[in-house]
Amino acid sequence: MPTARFQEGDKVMGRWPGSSLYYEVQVLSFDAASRLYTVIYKDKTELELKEQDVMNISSFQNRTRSRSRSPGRRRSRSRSPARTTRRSSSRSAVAEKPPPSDRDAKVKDGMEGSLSPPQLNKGDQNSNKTQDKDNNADSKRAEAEPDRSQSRYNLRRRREDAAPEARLQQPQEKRSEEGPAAPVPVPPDYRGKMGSVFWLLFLPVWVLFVLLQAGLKDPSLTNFPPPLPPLESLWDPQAVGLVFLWILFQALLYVLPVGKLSEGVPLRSGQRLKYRTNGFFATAASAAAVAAAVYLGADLTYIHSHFLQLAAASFLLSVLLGLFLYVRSGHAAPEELAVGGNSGNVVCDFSKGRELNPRIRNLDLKFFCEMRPGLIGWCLINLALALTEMKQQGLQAPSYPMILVTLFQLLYVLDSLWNEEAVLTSMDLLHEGFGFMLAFGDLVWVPFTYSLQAFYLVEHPSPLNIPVLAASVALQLVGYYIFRKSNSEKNRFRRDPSDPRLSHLKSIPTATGRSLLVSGWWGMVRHPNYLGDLMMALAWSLPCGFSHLLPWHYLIHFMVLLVHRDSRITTVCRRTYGSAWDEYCRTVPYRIVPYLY
Ligand SMILES: NC(=O)C1=CN([C@@H]2O[C@H](COP(=O)(O)OP(=O)(O)OC[C@H]3O[C@@H](n4cnc5c(N)ncnc54)[C@H](OP(=O)(O)O)[C@@H]3O)[C@@H](O)[C@H]2O)C=CC1
Ligand SMILES: CC(C)CCC[C@@H](C)[C@H]1CC=C2C3=C(CC[C@@]21C)[C@@]1(C)CC[C@H](O)C(C)(C)[C@@H]1CC3
Repeated sequence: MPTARFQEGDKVMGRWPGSSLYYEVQVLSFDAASRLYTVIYKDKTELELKEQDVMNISSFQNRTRSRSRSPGRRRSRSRSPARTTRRSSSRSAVAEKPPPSDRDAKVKDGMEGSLSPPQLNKGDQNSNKTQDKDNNADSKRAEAEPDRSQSRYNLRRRREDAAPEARLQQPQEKRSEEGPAAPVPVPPDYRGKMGSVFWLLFLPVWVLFVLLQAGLKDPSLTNFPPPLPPLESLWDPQAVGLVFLWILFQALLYVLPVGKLSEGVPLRSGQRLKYRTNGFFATAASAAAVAAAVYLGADLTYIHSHFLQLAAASFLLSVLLGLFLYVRSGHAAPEELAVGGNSGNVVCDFSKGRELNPRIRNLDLKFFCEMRPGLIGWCLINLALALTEMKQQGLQAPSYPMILVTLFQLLYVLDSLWNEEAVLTSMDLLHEGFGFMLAFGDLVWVPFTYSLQAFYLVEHPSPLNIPVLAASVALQLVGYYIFRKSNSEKNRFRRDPSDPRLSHLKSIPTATGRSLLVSGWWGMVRHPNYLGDLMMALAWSLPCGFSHLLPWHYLIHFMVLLVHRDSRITTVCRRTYGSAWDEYCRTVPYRIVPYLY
């Protein structure tokens, strides 16, 4: 007679059906005939799980390590974006089960980490009340139908079915009492390590080449690569001092008790961090400071003539910041680490960053770097380049293409800072660690490569072409509308799903308690905000003409970046929401461009 591996009361890891997630559960009983464990999750959901979906906590962690190294796991990961589960009659993430082959692949993926148990955001609870009626009906329908899934799981959501409201009203504070879950370390595989090394070396070299190319009279591909200047010419203590002062000035504006204090979304611990969202004030204060400096004799064309040195100085500071972040992350509590940023490999952790929300007192480093010095710096650089264009081409005013490019980009930045709170629900803020790569992106990539259109126009006047200019204005306006509306819709929904302005929208509930929008902007494509952003990117390149690739750098990199971000979001959301995410993908099949991609 086979015996049970676990006894009543044992704490073990149990897979959440239909997803790749393992949660800590308690064994209630074992049925030797069917070899099913009845377990209870921390949210009081009781399920029957097959033996192989129940694991010892310590061996779960060991297997996590060994599996993540195995080539088999790599294969299954690379396939992951295409994996889908079969449509079930239920819309509920809990009641939907993947077919066996898919399920096996997910079990492999599930070794990646454990997340906190299915819990509910207070905010999402209200909207889920109505959805839950549907959901319960669907679940019951699913349970009534002895479908194929019954052979794998018996979803006895006994307490949920009996009292759905009780489940929904589980207090947020309970999370903290139970203690937040820490991400399980996931050592990177060979590809992960080599990828990190590659990007660490390639991106700074790429920025150097692109900026050198931009300085050429004829920056065409036939002149690539441009001649390399002596490396010591990149070192300029004055440039380092200026960049450092700029960052310090922005940090000072951030910590000033001026403007709104906004709450972020709840962390794994249930805690909500506060952010000083006074970006618009910071921009106005920066504009005043720059105007004062110009009044006192500062020559903004210095920015153009010392572009490389300023970029090198920003690079140096981003390396120092990356090192600082890496060292301080060694002292971070486990629940402060990002899932996936905790690999134990120095290069990967330095590059991706381990800590989710590193802070010096009230200064949130990730939020600050993403929103302030680089973004406001980008506008300052554009202004300086417009002045340089006038000086070099002997113009009374900047050229029309320059005016369009700088105004469009100014609108983009001002909008970001006006709606700064919306960034608190973006992927980087929610899921990514803060390490060298993002610091480099914020401090070097954004200000020095996003201003390439203006840089190009300084020495490459673009003939006025009315239809192209009109197309670019139309793209900017429509793109901006889509970008803003969709970002605000999601942000509003994440903050308060019961917001009356969203009452017309449909959403699907997930096992985490958060729902996914499936109508409105987010029912059109899975990333409507990317679509709007891409349209604006096109609008910024068009005025520069088609003679060279350089002013198209932003658009080209952006398409690659957004496709990559989509795959990362897919991975994170599938890990978090399991089959509800697959349901969303089936309901909204296109990612960025309707009927195309
Ligand atoms: N100019 C630039 O260089 C760049 C600009 N951007 C822009 O920044 C903005 C933010 O981008 P990014 O952070 O990548 O992506 P999103 O703002 O789209 O955030 C992704 C997160 O949104 C949530 N989400 C996804 N789908 C839904 C849904 N249907 N319903 C509710 N919530 C959903 C998920 O988080 P959860 O469910 O956990 O809340 C997901 O992880 C975009 O506008 C993008 O265009 C981004 C990168 C670079
Ligand atoms: C170095 C790598 C090649 C890429 C690094 C990526 C970063 C440059 C981007 C990651 C997410 C970003 C966002 C913005 C700028 C680019 C980075 C930092 C953003 C601040 C631009 C303005 C938008 O309105 C936004 C929504 C606030 C953006 C948030 C994400």
